[in-house]
Amino acid sequence: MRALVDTSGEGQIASARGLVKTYGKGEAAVRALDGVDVDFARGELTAIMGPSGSGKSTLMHCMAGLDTPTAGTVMVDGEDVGRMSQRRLTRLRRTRLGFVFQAFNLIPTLTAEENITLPLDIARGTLDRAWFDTVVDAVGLRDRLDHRPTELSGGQQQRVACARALVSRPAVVFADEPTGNLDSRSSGEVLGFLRRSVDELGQSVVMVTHDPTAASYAHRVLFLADGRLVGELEQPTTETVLDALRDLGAGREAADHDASLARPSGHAAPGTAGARHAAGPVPR
Ligand SMILES: Nc1ncnc2c1ncn2[C@@H]1O[C@H](COP(=O)(O)OP(=O)(O)OP(=O)(O)O)[C@@H](O)[C@H]1O
Repeated sequence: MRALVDTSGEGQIASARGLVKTYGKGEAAVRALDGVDVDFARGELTAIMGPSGSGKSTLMHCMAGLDTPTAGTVMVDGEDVGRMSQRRLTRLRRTRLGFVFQAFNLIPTLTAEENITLPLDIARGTLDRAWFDTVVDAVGLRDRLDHRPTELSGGQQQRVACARALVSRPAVVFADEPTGNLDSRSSGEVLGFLRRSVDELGQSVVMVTHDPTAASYAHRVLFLADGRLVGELEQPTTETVLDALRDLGAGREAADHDASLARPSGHAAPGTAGARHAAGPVPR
């Protein structure tokens, strides 16, 4: 099994070492990330999967400077995110990162074109017209540029959001459940574009998803459980992702079963460490 961490220090666009994120204090504290070491490869689409509450969004938010880690380091495009002032962090997010969220977050009064160029307008950046045209053609929105969001389908709106994320030619695009609000056809269009943005336009994308079919568009899938990385899959298919998730579930159930045998009856199993058993069996 390939190591989850690229110790050569080359080839990654973003990485974390010893990443810990604890929410709350005392008895109410939740350790959302429990010591994550991870590299996201340059020029790849990486999917992050795992059960609800496993820390996927927290990992993405810490990587993107949207949340502050409790401990550990985060590097993005050669910069130490943890050492940045808020001002530099805001600039990094505006100029070097792209974001796609489940809710399309388009401005209703602006046209598709104005929505796409908005981040550059805010950052007072210069629009690279040739790159804009490349991105617009890649998302297939050429004949929709004058339309406002209400005149576009959900899939078209999310493709506008993808183009907006890419218009500044960011170092990395972070996509959090980008197809969570879409039907399967629109999902396929958005995912196809995200993959093409990597294969044909040389971008790097990190995507959180619950959907094994969405994950199958990735070059690599990372699996989180209980705030830890527990496995990965290269060149995933829907079937191998489902198998890996089943292994994670099986590991969890087996551990819960073992734990419940060891406990006096009537005590609920915590349902935690079991998923770590999946680190070995996750097929690659
Ligand atoms: N702002 C917060 N305050 C307190 N706890 C939080 C906060 N954000 C996340 N958590 C907790 O941290 C853990 C990880 O949450 P996170 O949202 O990262 O999981 P996830 O894998 O993205 O879940 P889902 O698939 O349901 O979106 C959960 O137990 C969650 O309840």
